[in-house]
Amino acid sequence: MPSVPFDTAAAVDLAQPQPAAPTVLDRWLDNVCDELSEFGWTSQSVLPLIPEGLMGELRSEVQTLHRSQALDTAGVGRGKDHTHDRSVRRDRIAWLNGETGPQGRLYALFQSIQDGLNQRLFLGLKRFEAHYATYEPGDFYRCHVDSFRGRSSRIISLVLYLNEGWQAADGGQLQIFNPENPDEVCGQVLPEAGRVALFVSEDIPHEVLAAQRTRYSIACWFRRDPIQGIAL
Ligand SMILES: O=C(O)CCC(=O)C(=O)O
Ligand SMILES: [Fe+2]
Repeated sequence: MPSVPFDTAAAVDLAQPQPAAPTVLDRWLDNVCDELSEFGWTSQSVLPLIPEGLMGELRSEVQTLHRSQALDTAGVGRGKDHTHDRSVRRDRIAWLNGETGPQGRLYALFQSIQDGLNQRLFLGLKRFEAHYATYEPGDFYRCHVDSFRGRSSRIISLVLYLNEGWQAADGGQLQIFNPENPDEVCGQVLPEAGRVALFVSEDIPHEVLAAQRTRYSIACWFRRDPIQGIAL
C-alpha cells in the first residue's frame, strides 16, 4: 500500500480563504495590549514599526524648535486651574499638527496604534493629541497622573523618546508607580531613541526624574472625546 505523503487531516485547504498572517504591527499591538491589561503600563521598542529615518527627522524637528526657542513652558491642570508651576514640571513643549512630512508619517503610525488598541481593548478612542517636550539639564516632572478620574478624556498615554545613546547616568528616567501604593516604584524607562512607554492615563502615577542632558520626547494622548475642547 502506498504511504500517505503528508498528514491529510492537518493539510491546509488552499481553496478556502486563509486568514492573513499577523504583521509585525499586529504582534506588537498584541503584546502591548496584553501588558496594558495586566499591568496598566508597558515599555517597548517601536523601532520595528518606525519608517526608516523617521526617528532622526523627528529629532531634528524638535532640536530646531529648541534652538529657535519656539517651545513654551508647559503648564499643569486644565482650564482655570492651568498654571506654570516650576516646582511640579519644568519641561518645554510644542504641539504637533501632523502637517510636516515627519509628523504626517508619525501620525499614520499613531492612527494605526489607535485602531489596534480599539480592536483589542474596545476603548472607543476617537483621536489623539501630541506634543514635543524638551527637558534641559535639571528639569523634571514630579509624580502625577495624566487624566483626572471620571473625566475619561485622556485614556492612553504614549511617550516616544528621541535621544540617541542615552545612559542611566544621564538621568531623565520615567518612573512608574504602583497605583495601589504610589510610594512603590514598579518600573523605570530609560528615555532612549525608539523606546515608547504606554500607560492608562488616569490610573498610572508617573514622574520624570531630573535629566542631566537635554532630553527630547513626544508625548501623545489617545482620547475618547471626539472634538477638541469637549470632554466627555
Ligand atoms: O516624558 C516622559 O517620560 C513622561 C512625560 C509626562 O509624564 C507628561 O508629559 O505627562
Ligand atoms: Fe504624564
